[in-house]
Amino acid sequence: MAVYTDVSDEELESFIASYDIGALTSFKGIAEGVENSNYLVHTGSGRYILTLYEKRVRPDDLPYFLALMEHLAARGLSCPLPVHDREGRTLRELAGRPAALISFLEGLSLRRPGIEHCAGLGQVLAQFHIAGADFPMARGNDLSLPGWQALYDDVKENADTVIPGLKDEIARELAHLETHWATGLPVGVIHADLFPDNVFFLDDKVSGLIDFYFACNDMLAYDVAVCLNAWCFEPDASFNVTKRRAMLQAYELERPLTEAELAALPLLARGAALRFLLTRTYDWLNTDANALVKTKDPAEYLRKLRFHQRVTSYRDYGLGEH
Ligand SMILES: Nc1ncnc2c1ncn2[C@@H]1O[C@H](COP(=O)(O)OP(=O)(O)OP(=O)(O)O)[C@@H](O)[C@H]1O
Ligand SMILES: N[C@@H](CCO)C(=O)O
Repeated sequence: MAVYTDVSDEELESFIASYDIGALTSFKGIAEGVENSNYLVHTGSGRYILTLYEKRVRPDDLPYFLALMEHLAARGLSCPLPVHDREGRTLRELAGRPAALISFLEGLSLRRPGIEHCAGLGQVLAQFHIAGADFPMARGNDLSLPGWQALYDDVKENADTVIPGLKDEIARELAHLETHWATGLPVGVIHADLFPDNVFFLDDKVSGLIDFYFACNDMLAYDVAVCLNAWCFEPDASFNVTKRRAMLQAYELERPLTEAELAALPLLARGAALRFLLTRTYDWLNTDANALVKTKDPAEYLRKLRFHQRVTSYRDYGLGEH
């Protein structure tokens, strides 16, 4: 359960009183998520999500994330809206942490998305990329190559205690990506963490996206690669070409990928796999045993990385024939 910071009844009551949303009636910690502390809050006017931003979020980045949600919602994308307090602020402080109250989104995330859900995801990912095109703020991707190197430096000493041989395997992959990483592809605002737990569905249709706290400006196709990894592998680690096809066909109905983007996908998917292998390894080694959080399995992303290492051309996973 991702609640790292406890909030007392009194603290929350006086926090909520500074908004025009009625009085606090109840609240409880939310079990899902690994990054931030989240509470479901009920007031006289309905349900809200209260987020207290934890370790991996830099406070300076919060105005970008909150303004992005407002920007996307204004362009018709279904995502939470930050609530303004009586002084017009969306970013506040609570229990010593930066905090924001955002609107509650209807829908449920899916544990085992099917083919039609991958299509829904592909469409909404492209809509996100299009809606972000005129977002005026910028934020670099601090979890791209230099960030991976820094994470590796943090974990290398103990990486082999997580998975034997992991230290050298990551070092070899980093060296490969340093030499071959893609450049010159179309860039824009990317979500960068659009896993199934961050996409809500109602009646098998996407009802909204959440968790914009890794959003940044980077290659749009890198976001596609993150989703290939997160949506198109089966629990037995096999790659599902039908899901891949459904996802990319739906994406391309909104925003066609260039030849260069398609050709770069296997490499971008390696990078995306390494990114989550590294953060999961870091969390495995650094999460306080008392924290109420379910740490995610690094080995899942090592298997995905190895899969992409074996791909010699994007045609190997059925790309270029949709
Ligand atoms: N706007 C919202 N409306 C409804 N539920 C929400 C909303 N935002 C968050 N939640 C609930 O809180 C959970 C955790 O939210 P979120 O994914 O943002 O947390 P996180 O700690 O940043 O997680 P992650 O591990 O995905 O980075 C979600 O799975 C969902 O159940
Ligand atoms: N989506 C991430 C967790 C949040 O960064 C993962 O599955 O590792």
